[in-house]
Amino acid sequence: MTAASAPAPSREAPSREEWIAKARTLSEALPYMRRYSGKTVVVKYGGHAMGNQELAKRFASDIVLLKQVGIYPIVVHGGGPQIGQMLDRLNIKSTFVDGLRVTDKATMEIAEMVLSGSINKEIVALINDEGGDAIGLSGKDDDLIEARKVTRTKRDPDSNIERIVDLGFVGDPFRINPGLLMKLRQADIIPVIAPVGIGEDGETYNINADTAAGAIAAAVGATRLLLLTDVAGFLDKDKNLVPSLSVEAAKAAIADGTAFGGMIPKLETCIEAVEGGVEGAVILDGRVPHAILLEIFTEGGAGTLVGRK
Ligand SMILES: Nc1ncnc2c1ncn2[C@@H]1O[C@H](COP(=O)(O)OP(=O)(O)O)[C@@H](O)[C@H]1O
Ligand SMILES: CC(=O)N[C@@H](CCC(=O)OP(=O)(O)O)C(=O)O
Repeated sequence: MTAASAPAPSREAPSREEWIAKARTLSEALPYMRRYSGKTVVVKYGGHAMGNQELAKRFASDIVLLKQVGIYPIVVHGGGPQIGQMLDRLNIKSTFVDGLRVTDKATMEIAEMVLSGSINKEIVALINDEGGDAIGLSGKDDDLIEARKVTRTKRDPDSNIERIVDLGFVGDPFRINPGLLMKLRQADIIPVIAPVGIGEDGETYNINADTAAGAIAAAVGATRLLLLTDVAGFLDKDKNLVPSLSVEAAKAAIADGTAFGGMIPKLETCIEAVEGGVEGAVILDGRVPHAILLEIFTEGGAGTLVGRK
């Protein structure tokens, strides 16, 4: 671990108004610190949210801050755009069905290399640089994420016949074995997990990172699931941010097409997490500096909260 040194105190005094605003923010955070102390928060860090170095550093320092105030963070990361860039370089075409990448053998190899390799280690290094103790894992380590092949059906608009779409090595988590995560928690280590699963047949499966994060959040009894992305949250038909959404409204948004593409697995994940016992699942704007702190430690939050009601 590289311990982050505390910034040298600035001798330039802020104005009285700035002091008051800072003090108010800190005192407002206190009840939230108490409320979340000892609780687990699963944070999904999306590939789109990773683009900017400054934001990535802030993300890592927010994760370390959560840990320092007694919250247990678990990071699950994506890397869709980064997998896409590597596939482009290798001239391998990629298609998506309902936000899921159709994954043949070659695509699986690249996806695993990018997710469990470069991206995973980059995030671990960022957190360690900010003074945390992070360790990188793939869902295959200690059989953390056991997965089964996903199939989807699609109605052909011409014939109106429903057809099975084979997505290849796309998996859905069917069992999470959280034993290792519990040991890491006791050792004060922050897990950073790549969304790759292991099948009963020993095959490797590519899992949508939102789906993996939701399954882990439910399995460890997380209080909050935060999905960091590159939009303000869930937007309605008029492109207005929806601050909170019931499970029923989230289901309706998928059914009527208000949610499409990558938003479908996000909402499905929020629904499953909440139905699986997670108190609240939030789709958060990762482009906002310190979005995680705003969500956890302030009244309003910073995205769309999917809750039971
Ligand atoms: N109703 C909606 N509100 C907001 N975004 C939506 C909606 N429906 C579809 N989307 C799309 O979902 C995308 C977020 O999913 P995705 O690209 O998979 O993000 P990430 O890589 O962060 O997981 C948005 O960029 C947007 O294009
Ligand atoms: C099956 C499937 O679609 N897997 C995703 C895994 C990465 C991911 O989900 O990354 P983001 O969160 O950045 O989109 C993929 O191959 O892109």
